[in-house]
Amino acid sequence: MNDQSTDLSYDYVIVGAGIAAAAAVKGIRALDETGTVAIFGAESDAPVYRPDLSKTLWLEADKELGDSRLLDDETSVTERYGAAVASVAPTEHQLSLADGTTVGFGKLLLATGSRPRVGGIQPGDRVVYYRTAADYRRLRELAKPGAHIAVVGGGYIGSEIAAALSQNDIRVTLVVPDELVLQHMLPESLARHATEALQAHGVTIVHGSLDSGSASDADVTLQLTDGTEITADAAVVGIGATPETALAEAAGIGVDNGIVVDETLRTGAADVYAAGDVASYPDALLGRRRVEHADAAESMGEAAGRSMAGAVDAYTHTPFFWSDLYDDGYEAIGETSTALVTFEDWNDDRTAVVVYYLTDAGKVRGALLWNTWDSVPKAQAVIAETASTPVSDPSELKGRIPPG
Ligand SMILES: NC(=O)c1ccc[n+]([C@@H]2O[C@H](COP(=O)([O-])OP(=O)(O)OC[C@H]3O[C@@H](n4cnc5c(N)ncnc54)[C@H](O)[C@@H]3O)[C@@H](O)[C@H]2O)c1
Repeated sequence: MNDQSTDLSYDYVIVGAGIAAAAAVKGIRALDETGTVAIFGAESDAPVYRPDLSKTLWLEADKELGDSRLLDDETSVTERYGAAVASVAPTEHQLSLADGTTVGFGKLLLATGSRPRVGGIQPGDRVVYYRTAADYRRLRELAKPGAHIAVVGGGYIGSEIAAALSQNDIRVTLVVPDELVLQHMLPESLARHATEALQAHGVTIVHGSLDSGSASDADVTLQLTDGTEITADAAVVGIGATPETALAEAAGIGVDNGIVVDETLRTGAADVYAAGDVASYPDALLGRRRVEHADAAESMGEAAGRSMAGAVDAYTHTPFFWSDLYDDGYEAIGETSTALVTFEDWNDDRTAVVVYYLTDAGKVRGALLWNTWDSVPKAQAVIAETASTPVSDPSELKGRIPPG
């Protein structure tokens, strides 16, 4: 604990107010019921379950933003939102807020997440780089029935928001740089299916890359690199994210595509931990990585909280995420990139498929379960098994995870 004179002091301080932060509270409280805990978040909202912002909040009429809050009042935590941390001094065990307040800590968690990559057009009243609860509220105001909204990016945000808006009486134009949506994540047959599902729900797909754009009080105009111009009432942009590492870098904490942590989620600085989108951690099967999905934030946040409260367990959770697109849903385990070899194992009536992602050496690094439920542990097992006993031909994987 710091012995300097600070304005405030807590046993545990969490910087950032996302899913990892809320989960860390759970991890701390599992082992330490009485230690003082404070969260400082730059956003003005308490942690919310972000997947709801692009999915259920648009699809379930009776669901409200408040239902997505993650911390309940029982956790005895000091919560300060709209309170950005300006600097961290690890050796002194203290940090400073943007308003000059100094805060001492015993253990510190950097759960600063990632921020949307900005490109081509500046965020503004009608241009939403979609990530936070505030972005959800903003888009709700813009998404009046009959409005025309341009969505830029064919990744997770682009596909999910285009689907959500198209189910809320919004005319959607989706700008996708590739031939298909989710082209780098799904094998061609599924990426084509996802693209056609969006089109079948009225989404107009325009192939191109955002180059520049401008917004007025009334509308937004986007210019694509091939000269195409799109005018809409508003734009939502999802062109990737960047880890929020500036605080750690300025504090001299090791950063290499994320804040570098060991298997117990400790950084190189004593008593400082990192978790969630911002953390680069060693995965025993897949190698060092950074994962930008809610499940990783949740599981890593909780593990970091436990570590901070004295546990010495290694973090061994295989990465996982899920998404929905109209009547279809998928779960992904491990590494799911079409840069790997893919092998599709369809069920007989072609309603469900398991896609394996493997190396040339026959090791499965990931599996995608498309309309295939309750099989996540089996997929984790195949990844672990083939790490030591590779398959000599991908077809040997047929039936390893029974679809349907
Ligand atoms: N289901 C989920 O787990 C889920 C859902 C939503 C968001 N997220 C996370 O949120 C973060 C942000 O999502 P995202 O969709 O922005 O990132 P992403 O990386 O999933 O997709 C970015 C997309 O933008 C495209 N793109 C890049 N530059 C472009 C340009 N100039 N013009 C048009 N398209 C361009 C890319 O080709 C890619 O298709 C990611 O970390 C993602 O993993 C996850």
